[in-house]
Amino acid sequence: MKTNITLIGMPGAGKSTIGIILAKDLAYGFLDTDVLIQISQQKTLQDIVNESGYMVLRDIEEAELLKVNLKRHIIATGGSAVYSDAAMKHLAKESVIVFLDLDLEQIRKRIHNFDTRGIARSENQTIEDLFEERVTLYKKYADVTIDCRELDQDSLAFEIINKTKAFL
Ligand SMILES: Nc1ncnc2c1ncn2[C@@H]1O[C@H](COP(=O)(O)OP(=O)(O)O)[C@@H](O)[C@H]1O
Ligand SMILES: O=C(O)C1=C[C@@H](OP(=O)(O)O)[C@@H](O)[C@H](O)C1
Ligand SMILES: [Mg+2]
Repeated sequence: MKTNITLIGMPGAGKSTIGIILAKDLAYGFLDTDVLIQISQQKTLQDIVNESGYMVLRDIEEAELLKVNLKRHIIATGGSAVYSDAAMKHLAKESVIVFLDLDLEQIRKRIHNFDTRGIARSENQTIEDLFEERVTLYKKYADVTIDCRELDQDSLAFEIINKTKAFL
């Protein structure tokens, strides 16, 4: 049995927003690993990318994820968490991993700050490139995949609770 729910998916899929709703519904704690990184570095994600580059952000993210040791929490990861196999395996020990699957068109509508959101990508990587590169990784680590296209926030939280019940 697992004790946490970890949300993965593209930026804009709803990990942070739905995570807090789930935590309230289930009486779990909530961790947004982006916030954890910003607190530990005392910088925004974008500042880390600007000052040190996106690979350093990915390394910091991996190190923070490997330190996570929680029970009964919803964990909203950053979209780049899946680049670390070690981090994903660590989270999977105590978590049901849920992939919030959203199409590129809707992600584009939700994300207006693609260049300032601290996305861990090389300069010439477009959102399309990222989507293509990552979907395989999200599917690889997911225990449960949720098609988010038609779901408002509350319906999505309800769907996640239903589909993770068997794991918890
Ligand atoms: N199910 C949903 N339907 C419509 N908009 C949503 C939904 N979930 C999140 N959003 C909106 O999408 C944007 C990105 O959500 P966020 O939770 O920050 O995504 P992530 O943490 O996956 O990057 C926010 O403006 C949020 O309000
Ligand atoms: O997809 C990415 O490369 C990233 C997404 C961000 O989180 P969200 O997925 O919550 O936007 C954040 O973790 C980080 O700056 C890298
Ligand atoms: Mg987020």
